[in-house]
Amino acid sequence: MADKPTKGLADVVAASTALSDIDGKAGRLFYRGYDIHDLAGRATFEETAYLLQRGKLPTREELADYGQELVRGRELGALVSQNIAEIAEKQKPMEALRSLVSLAGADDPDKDSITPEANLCKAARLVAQQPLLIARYHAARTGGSAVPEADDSLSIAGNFLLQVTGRAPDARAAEIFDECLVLHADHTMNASTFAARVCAATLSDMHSAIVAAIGTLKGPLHGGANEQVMRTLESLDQSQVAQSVRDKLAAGEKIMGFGHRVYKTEDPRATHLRRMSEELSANGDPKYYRMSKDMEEVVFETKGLYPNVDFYAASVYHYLGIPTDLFTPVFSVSRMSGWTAHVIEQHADNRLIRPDSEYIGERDQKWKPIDER
Ligand SMILES: CC(=O)SCCNC(=O)CCNC(=O)[C@H](O)C(C)(C)COP(=O)(O)OP(=O)(O)OC[C@H]1O[C@@H](n2cnc3c(N)ncnc32)[C@H](O)[C@@H]1OP(=O)(O)O
Ligand SMILES: O=C([O-])CC(=O)C(=O)O
Repeated sequence: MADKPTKGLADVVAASTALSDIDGKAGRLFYRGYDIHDLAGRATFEETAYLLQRGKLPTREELADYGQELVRGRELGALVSQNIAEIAEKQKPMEALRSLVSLAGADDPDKDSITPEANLCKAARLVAQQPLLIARYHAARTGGSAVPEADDSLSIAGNFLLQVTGRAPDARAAEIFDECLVLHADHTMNASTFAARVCAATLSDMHSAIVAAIGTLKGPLHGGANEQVMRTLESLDQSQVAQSVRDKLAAGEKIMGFGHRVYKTEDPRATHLRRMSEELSANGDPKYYRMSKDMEEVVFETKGLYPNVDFYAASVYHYLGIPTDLFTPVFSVSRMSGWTAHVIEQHADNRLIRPDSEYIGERDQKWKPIDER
């Protein structure tokens, strides 16, 4: 007889990883041993992706080579390019990304291989292509205007802002967005990463694992929360925030962007995102930062819950001019670096992930022919 399951696998250790580590009581997060507070505002997203996928911080030369690999790798294949317009017409952003990454798998030159070398190449291509997939999707659904050519003097973050908003970002906006990407890159055995590892552990390929991860990130209890935070902010009357949130909590509603399975104190990423939201709000539009602060205060006072990474990310992305329904896709741009690194790690020391279940159904049922039921 199997043991009782732990609902939601809370506190169950499901894998060993050298990628990231969390101290939930102290509110600390590390990527390969580096404190997120040291990386935020210092490491670029490209350096962070290299650190996760290739095991160490790159030298200048290694980073330049990796940058070239990303530039070459962002080219979209024929199958993706031919289907983007129809997908944009029929699917919402995260559904579209699920489809497009699946098609990118068919376009990938290493599609039939899961060797370590092929995985490293695919990991770089997936990181390079994700922002462009979103920009092309967005352009197609908003009338098909051409996506501006990438500017090779800009980072992935800068090019994303350029290609989605159609305007060259100012340097500080690109820096802030780059820091957002660093903050979201990896997070131990979160639901989407776990989904990717389960898929990879069957010795399936990297694109299949990433499709599983994208489908999992989409839900509002996970990455989908950042979009819901913005929808909540937009739905509230600024002068009534505290009362409205109290009413929602009293009615048993969850407030998106609060609470976390692992952190029992402030999420260290929220500290940085709050600061960025405040900085951007000083450009003449303080409303959503102030409302966020009011929400934070009342949720803590009423439920003792802290904001998670999705909460202040919402107002930051809004201030950066990113359309609200692209907030979760933005999360996927960053988390792609962590997902791909986890697939590499899983394949390097693999065993099929196949837990047990507790049977709670009927037993000893007697078969009845269909006409006697
Ligand atoms: C990138 C990320 O994935 S970060 C998380 C993004 N998700 C969200 O922001 C959605 C809102 N938050 C939540 O739903 C949860 O806090 C989760 C999913 C993040 C964590 O879930 P769990 O660890 O399973 O906690 P669970 O949902 O069981 O909550 C524990 C208790 O706190 C309450 N609670 C947790 N989060 C919230 C919230 N955001 N608003 C109100 N109450 C909450 C629950 O209602 C529950 O109360 P109860 O014991 O009285 O029933
Ligand atoms: O870790 C989790 O459960 C959710 C997550 O991905 C994150 O917070 O970044």
